[in-house]
Amino acid sequence: MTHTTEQSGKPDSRGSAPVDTPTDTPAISVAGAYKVFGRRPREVVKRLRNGLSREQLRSQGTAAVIDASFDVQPGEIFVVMGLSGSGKSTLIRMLNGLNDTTDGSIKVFGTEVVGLGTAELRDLRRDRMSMVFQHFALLPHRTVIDNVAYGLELQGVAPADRRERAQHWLERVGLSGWEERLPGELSGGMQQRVGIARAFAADTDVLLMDEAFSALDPLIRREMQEQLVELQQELKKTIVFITHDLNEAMFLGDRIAVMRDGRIVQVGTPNDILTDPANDYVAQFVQDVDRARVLTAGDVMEPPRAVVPGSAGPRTALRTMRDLQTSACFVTTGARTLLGVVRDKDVLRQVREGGTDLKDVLRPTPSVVRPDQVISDLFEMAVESPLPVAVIDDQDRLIGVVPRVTLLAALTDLPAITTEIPVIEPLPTVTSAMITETLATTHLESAAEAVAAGSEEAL
Ligand SMILES: Nc1ncnc2c1ncn2[C@@H]1O[C@H](COP(=O)(O)OP(=O)(O)OP(=O)(O)O)[C@@H](O)[C@H]1O
Repeated sequence: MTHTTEQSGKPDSRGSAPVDTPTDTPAISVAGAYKVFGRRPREVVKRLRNGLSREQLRSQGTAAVIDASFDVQPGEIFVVMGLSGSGKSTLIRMLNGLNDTTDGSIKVFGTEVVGLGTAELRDLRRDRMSMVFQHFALLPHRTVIDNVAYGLELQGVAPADRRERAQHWLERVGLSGWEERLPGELSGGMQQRVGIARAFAADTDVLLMDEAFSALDPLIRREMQEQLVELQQELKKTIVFITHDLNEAMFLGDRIAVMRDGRIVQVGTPNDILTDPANDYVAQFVQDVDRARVLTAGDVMEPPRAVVPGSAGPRTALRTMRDLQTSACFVTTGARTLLGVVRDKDVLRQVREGGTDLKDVLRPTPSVVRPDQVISDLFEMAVESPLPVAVIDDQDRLIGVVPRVTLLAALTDLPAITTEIPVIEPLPTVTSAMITETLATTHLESAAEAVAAGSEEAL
């Protein structure tokens, strides 16, 4: 498991374009970056490198960002998370030059940002990186639509065109009809939508969002998070999002960097951070996370055990259920495509009546999900169905099951997720003695079944 700056290779749970194509130039590449506020910042960096701590150097300056290294891939939502004062804002402002970098390198699509002059930085912010601020940073005397069009105006877009584009974005964020109002006439949530519309209208490759939703009340905040994910999927922007809210980080982030006292202590997917924290600090940090909204069926699924191929016949199905002590099993094609389930009672009856085609007693699979479904969506299904939830891939192949016990274990503390959990199958509704007797007293339906049945029954 990675605690590093590398991509983890986890499939993007929201189904957007894969972000881990290592051959691509990263959208942002940060290497050994430091930011020290104070009179002799370079001296402080030198001493930090020599092993002195941030605290020991406090009188000489504040080391806000210490030796940060990470890459952000194009199309990725990269979240920087940490407590107040951990250096998040300083770091994001270094990316677009609002804070200069004391030492190290910051590249945006391969171009070094450290050392750029004021005019070049202005161009970078205008053309490549928009920023959404916590407190909106709208121009109070300009109308809403002029605020949204502001970035385009700076880019030299013609008035009619920028108005049209601004209008489009106001519609997207649900603010049609508010174009001619002043920001002060809008609620906080609406002002933040204006800020987001402005950032998207500027159509830059990268969006920097510094606690962009923190001033919003919880319901609107949730709505904005969902809208951001939706927009990102559609537009494939690269987004660096700062938050101190764990659930927000877990919901939004393809990957998350956790900062503590100026240092990045772990970079990983939400699942990495949750299930394999790099140290006690991260573990404590994530203990309150709503796991059900982070972990997916693919994260917690077990190999399916009660499975028979449809061609195998009822006797094999019955024997499988008897041996696994379960009342039902999944039926698949030879290529593992899920066909449905069979129940012990039905198959027992079929065998007694001399039936040979398992498909005659096939029932639809009660609960089927894709691996990227978050487990909060699985609880209702798990309660309604005695069978484990079936997990199928995009070719409808059965790739795993999520039994109820696994779901519950996934919600509890960290070790439960990574240790072996017994798969509890739905309890049989007929006894194994009945099955054994039925198998012994009925005829084998085919030579293939006879071989499969083994010597005990074949003789
Ligand atoms: N302009 C500045 N001059 C001096 N010190 C600063 C400056 N800006 C930030 N700092 C210090 O740098 C450290 C990191 O601050 P920063 O604002 O980056 O943290 P943060 O994680 O974004 O916190 P918050 O969530 O409270 O904004 C803090 O100790 C802060 O006091």
